[in-house]
Amino acid sequence: MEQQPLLKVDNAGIRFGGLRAVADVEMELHAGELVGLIGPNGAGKTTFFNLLTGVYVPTEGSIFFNGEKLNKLPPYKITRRGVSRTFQNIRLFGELSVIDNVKVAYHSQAKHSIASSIFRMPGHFSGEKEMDHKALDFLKIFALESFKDEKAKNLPYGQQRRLEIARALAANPKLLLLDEPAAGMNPQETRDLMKLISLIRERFDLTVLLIEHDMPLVMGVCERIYVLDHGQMIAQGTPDEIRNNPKVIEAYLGEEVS
Ligand SMILES: Nc1ncnc2c1ncn2[C@@H]1O[C@H](COP(=O)(O)OP(=O)(O)OP(=O)(O)O)[C@@H](O)[C@H]1O
Repeated sequence: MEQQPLLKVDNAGIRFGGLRAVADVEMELHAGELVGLIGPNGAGKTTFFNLLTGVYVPTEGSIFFNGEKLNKLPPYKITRRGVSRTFQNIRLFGELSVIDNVKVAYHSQAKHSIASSIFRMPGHFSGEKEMDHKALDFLKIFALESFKDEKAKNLPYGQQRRLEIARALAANPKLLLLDEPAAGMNPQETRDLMKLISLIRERFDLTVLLIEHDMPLVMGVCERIYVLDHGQMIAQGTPDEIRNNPKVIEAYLGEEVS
């Protein structure tokens, strides 16, 4: 019997007034997959992530995660179920230190209670120490440990992007949604990041869905690819299938699909 998909999107969509920004979308992701989501500008990719994470409630269809319907859950509950994301425009707490940016992600899961935090009881300190250790571990994976006390806003751009992923990982997701994680990075930083994404997928047993504009990059790293165009999923398949799909080539007319 085939395993239940981790994520199942069933005919989902959303209207903004007269605009059907995303319509009739079907998607199935299985545990452990690394999947790309591509499409021309304005195709609806970020809106689709917003549907998956509860920022928007679908006006059509259903989204199931681990068999549970997510449609009307607020974002924080969806995060607790195991869906974490990064944003196209970096959203760090700029004034907080690098390590605190990671710690906020798993504060809700920490063992110590709010009361023990407020009154600084012994439980608080061991909890806090444990959090520091865990946060440092995440920073090490992303080669950010030496910046742990810097304000996040002072990090160079590429490192801020990595910190966003570290923070998303610290929330202990099963599904990690990355919205253009390599945007603004140079080619070397981008290659390193892609290696890192493959590595964390293995190490944390993750399923990853990745929005990316750089076509060779998506083709190189993802096992399967979905293509959105004008809010509709026009194709899905292996990189080779996508590369040779006439609908995809047409959608990208004028852009290079290599
Ligand atoms: N809150 C909203 N209200 C009205 N229209 C919206 C809203 N959010 C998104 N849209 C529209 O939905 C469409 C899809 O936008 P979206 O940002 O999801 O595209 P995208 O594929 O992520 O584009 P890009 O690659 O440029 O980031 C656009 O036409 C956008 O203007």
